[in-house]
Amino acid sequence: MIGRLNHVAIAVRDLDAASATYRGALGAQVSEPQPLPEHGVTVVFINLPNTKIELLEPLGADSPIAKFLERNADGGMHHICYEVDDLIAARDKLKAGGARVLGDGTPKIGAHGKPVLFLHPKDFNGTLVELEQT
Ligand SMILES: CC[C@@H](C(=O)O)C(=O)SCCNC(=O)CCNC(=O)[C@H](O)C(C)(C)COP(=O)(O)OP(=O)(O)OC[C@H]1O[C@@H](n2cnc3c(N)ncnc32)[C@H](O)[C@@H]1OP(=O)(O)O
Ligand SMILES: [Co+2]
Repeated sequence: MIGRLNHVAIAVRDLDAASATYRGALGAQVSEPQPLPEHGVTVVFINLPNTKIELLEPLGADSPIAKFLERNADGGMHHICYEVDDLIAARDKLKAGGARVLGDGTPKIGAHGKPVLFLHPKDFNGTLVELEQT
């Protein structure tokens, strides 16, 4: 069911500092920051030859990454995003198998303008999974 790895997301406290590290030490091309209030984060993307890195900074009082950063003061790997051809079919199959789809199960539009859903980390080996419609 899952297809390509779309991105690996890293939660950070300071997006400018993290962007500078990727740009400077790692020689990466880093996009401009993109605030996404509906997701409670500001993101930058780093395009690699085979996938993307998504750096996430909390935005607003109810950011879903706030608690994660309280627990991980230096930041850390927050989620992994796989592409699926049919997000609704994938959601329904996962729910039928007992996996927890986060929120009310209605896809939101993600950073790439495509529908996304999240799956509970406790159901996937301690890793928060994002699914993005191709
Ligand atoms: C930019 C837009 C979009 C894109 O297009 O790419 C994005 O990526 S948006 C990214 C941010 N959005 C989200 O993360 C939405 C989904 N997340 C959530 O609904 C919540 O963050 C969560 C996963 C349900 C966690 O909720 P929270 O309240 O922060 O934590 P809990 O205390 O309830 O945690 C329960 C349990 O799970 C462990 N946990 C939490 N987050 C993670 C994580 N990222 N990776 C692995 N494990 C995680 C947490 O440690 C708790 O474990 P125990 O302590 O053992 O109970
Ligand atoms: Co993401």
